[in-house]
Amino acid sequence: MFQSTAEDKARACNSVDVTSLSNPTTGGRCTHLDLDVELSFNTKTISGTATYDVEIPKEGDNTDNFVSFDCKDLIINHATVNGTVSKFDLVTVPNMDPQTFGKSLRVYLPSNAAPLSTVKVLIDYSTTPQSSAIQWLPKEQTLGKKRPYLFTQCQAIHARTLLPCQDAPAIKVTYKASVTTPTWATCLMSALSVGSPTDDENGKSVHKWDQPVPCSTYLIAFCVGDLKSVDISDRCRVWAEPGIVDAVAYEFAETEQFLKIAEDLTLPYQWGRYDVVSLPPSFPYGGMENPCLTFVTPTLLAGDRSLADVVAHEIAHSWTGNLVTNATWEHFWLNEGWTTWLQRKIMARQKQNDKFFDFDAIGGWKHLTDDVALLPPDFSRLIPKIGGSDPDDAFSGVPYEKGFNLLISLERIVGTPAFEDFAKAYLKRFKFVTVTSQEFKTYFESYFAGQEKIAGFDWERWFHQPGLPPTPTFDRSMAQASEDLGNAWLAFDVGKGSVPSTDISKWVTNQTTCFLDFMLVTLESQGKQVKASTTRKMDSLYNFSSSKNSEILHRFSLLSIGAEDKAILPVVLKFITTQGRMKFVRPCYRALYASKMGRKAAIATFLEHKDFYHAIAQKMVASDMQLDGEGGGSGGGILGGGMDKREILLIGLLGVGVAAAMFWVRGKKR
Ligand SMILES: CC/C=C\C/C=C\C[C@@H](O)/C=C/C=C/C=C\[C@@H](O)CCCC(=O)O
Ligand SMILES: [Zn+2]
Repeated sequence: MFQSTAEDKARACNSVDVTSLSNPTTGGRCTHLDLDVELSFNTKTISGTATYDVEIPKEGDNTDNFVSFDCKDLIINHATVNGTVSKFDLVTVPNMDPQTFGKSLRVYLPSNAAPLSTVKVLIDYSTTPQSSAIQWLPKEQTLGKKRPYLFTQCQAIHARTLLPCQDAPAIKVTYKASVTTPTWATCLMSALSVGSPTDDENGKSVHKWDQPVPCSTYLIAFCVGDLKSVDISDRCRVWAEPGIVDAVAYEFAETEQFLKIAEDLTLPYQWGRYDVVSLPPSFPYGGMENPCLTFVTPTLLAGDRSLADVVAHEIAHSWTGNLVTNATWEHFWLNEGWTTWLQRKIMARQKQNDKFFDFDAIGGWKHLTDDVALLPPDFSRLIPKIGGSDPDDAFSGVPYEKGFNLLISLERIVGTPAFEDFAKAYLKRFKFVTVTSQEFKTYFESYFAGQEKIAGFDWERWFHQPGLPPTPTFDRSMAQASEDLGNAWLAFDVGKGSVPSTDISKWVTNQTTCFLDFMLVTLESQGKQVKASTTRKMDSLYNFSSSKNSEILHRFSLLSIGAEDKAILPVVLKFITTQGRMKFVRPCYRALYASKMGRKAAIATFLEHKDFYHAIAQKMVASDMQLDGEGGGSGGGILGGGMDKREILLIGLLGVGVAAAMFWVRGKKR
């Protein structure tokens, strides 16, 4: 039912993946996984067996006498092939830094493994507490404070720390899983639940899962904790810790409507269920499109459904990303650019307002300009040269927004109805397999063959040129009031006007974020900041510093840090220590670090709270503040900013002071 053709499989595996040590074309290619594991909160390990169906390449191609799996921070106990114990090696591969990519686990094949046959390779293994895919949260870091919790995040190349696997998006596997947990725990996976968990007399339960649609390994996910659910439609359910599950159900009540709109724009939904789990605050992303079970950050819980577009985004991935998948991480824009396009289509239909598409795209363009200014040129290409880097280091708004802009440029050339039909045809053609940028271009050109208007499209520039693409034009009517207010405040700041009187109390979130974005972009382009007296005045009128909306609080924090407004310091320090979403914590730490008032507090706060953050966020923030040597996260590097160990120690001590100040502020607010 979910099968791809032999040519498609071969085509997918032929894309050279510089981030994987697996050997699908010369040794064997995984097609199915049976996972049988037990997880222990005591030892912070997941252990058991991963058994793969492995297809041996055809005669002549099968030049390796082993199957290679990506493997990092795992302990390998033994391996069997077709039930017989097999020799295995863990090999460091030249030019593949084991700190980033791990090692190649080579399981040797018997000499009688026939070309094109399927063998069963079993690997008995255990994760280690270093496995970066898994965040083990102590009970204190949960809302209920009674039970520990764990969640995984495998994109881009962390699945190899959760299980030995061929960790390349082009290699898709179906999977079945049997997971043993303590009986108190609810276990969720990126798959369909099979039956009810069975309990034994030793305080353990076994949970069974089935994922019949072939998935890349970055989409394998677990979430285990004290969880409760609320059904919001026949195929949608939200999960969260009991204390917030009703709020989560309210926030994402539109999920079924988003799904129906998405199906109308694409193909029927292929994954059976669409559930959403709201994770603890250290989850480093807005959302993750794990099949059947989207993971989201609790920073979406604004109380008014205004940030639910992230759920529309993750729903869109059910087609663009999960069904049609980037062949390698260099073609990540095919996942994210298409998903951003589809998300904006869904939201415009949901709001019954086409102008909303352009309004949201204006915000996206701002995101793109911000990121392009920060990135090394190679990473601002639509098809970046990832080389020997961790894909996490290349992650930015570029694949999302440059990708989106490429697609709307094409849409404007061929017209919206034709482009929307093309989108459906593209999804139908590439579902269950993977696609490269070149294959996308070829498919587009053959779909619109003979139409002269597509002839001059500069694919080369879009794909490979660093920096910003041509500036797009969007309908700005929805943004007008926000930009007018931004201009009025900028004029007030330089003494050219009185305090603006616009009433924004009825504005929707996007109007407010557009207003703040407009101020931030304008100031950035002029190399200026507003005065602290201006941000104070704004706060006295709008109460932004106590906003429950993370997108508003984030932008106002950046504006106020730029203004060296000391009153924002405790607010920002609370914001970045109570949630770990990188979209918010990284810019806030960077802005504090660049400010006069906040540099030392930023370093001290990070050093004090670094264990709160997810491993990926720890690494990124440490590198943003050049702390990725001995004082910071897991990456290598130097102690930046010319600081010596005594200075770091002093800042560490300052951390105690910062903590005391925050404690005092929190106490006052209660
Ligand atoms: C060009 C970069 C190449 C590959 C990168 C692939 C994956 C990057 C890795 O860091 C994982 C990203 C996961 C993203 C998940 C969700 C995002 O949509 C969240 C966006 C930011 C947010 O809303 O918090
Ligand atoms: Zn996405």
